[in-house]
Amino acid sequence: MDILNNIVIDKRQEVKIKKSLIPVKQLEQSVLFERATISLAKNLSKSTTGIIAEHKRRSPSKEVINHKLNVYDVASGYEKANVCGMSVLTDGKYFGGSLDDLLIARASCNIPLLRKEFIIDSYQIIEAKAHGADAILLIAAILTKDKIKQYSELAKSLNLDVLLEVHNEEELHKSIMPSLDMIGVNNRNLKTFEVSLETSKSLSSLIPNDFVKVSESGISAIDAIKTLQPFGYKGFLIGENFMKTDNPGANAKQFIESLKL
Ligand SMILES: O=C(O)c1ccccc1NCC(=O)[C@H](O)[C@H](O)COP(=O)(O)O
Repeated sequence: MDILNNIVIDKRQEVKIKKSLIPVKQLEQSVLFERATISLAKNLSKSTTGIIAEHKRRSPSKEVINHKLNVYDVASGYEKANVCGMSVLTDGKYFGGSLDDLLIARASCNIPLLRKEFIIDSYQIIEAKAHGADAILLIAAILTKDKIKQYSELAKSLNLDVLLEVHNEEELHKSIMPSLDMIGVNNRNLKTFEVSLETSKSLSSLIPNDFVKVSESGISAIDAIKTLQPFGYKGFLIGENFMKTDNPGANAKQFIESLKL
């Protein structure tokens, strides 16, 4: 059984427990539920650099990335670096993240926040809004077309942007619908963890121009971005390359400045 299957099995259990402890009505009463969101898709469209910087302590493909940092410093550093948005991993078991990380990031910066999560239930979308997210991730590999439609429409009704992630042509074809804002191509095969920028290159022409194109994972060099920009990519999601350093914000700043040259 591959890692995605295991993550989804655990996630179903986790969501079931959370729903029994914190009802949707309680989430809807959060102060943040009424907050006006900031569009990540719009920020990316008008940017010449398009960096979405991630907070990532560890992952199934890399056991230890960085456990020493606090979210406040990372988020405020990313904001100072002028990133277009920040991705916050909220999964605990596989990535060492939490919804508290999202809350702290929200309190630390005023840039769009993407809740990076394995969404398999509408409850998690309400949760994202209640904890200060501006955008959610939907992963085509773990959702049916009907679920993608249902969850993206719910997100849009809450003024959250939707980033739909694909890894191959089949996932892309089943997912294209008007309720998405951004289509992300994950360069990492989530079954084998192999990373190849060729995935972004080969799928780019199949993504309609109505969506902001985002390339995700395995990006660590300016050259990679310069190579992907002519394929229409406006967003670049970078995790490990920034998070493996002592100061991800300073690293992101230097990266963005070099990209502008
Ligand atoms: O990163 C993993 O190992 C991973 C494994 C299984 C599912 C998802 C996974 N990562 C989530 C992501 O999409 C990445 O954190 C994100 O694209 C940034 O990637 P990177 O720049 O390579 O850290």
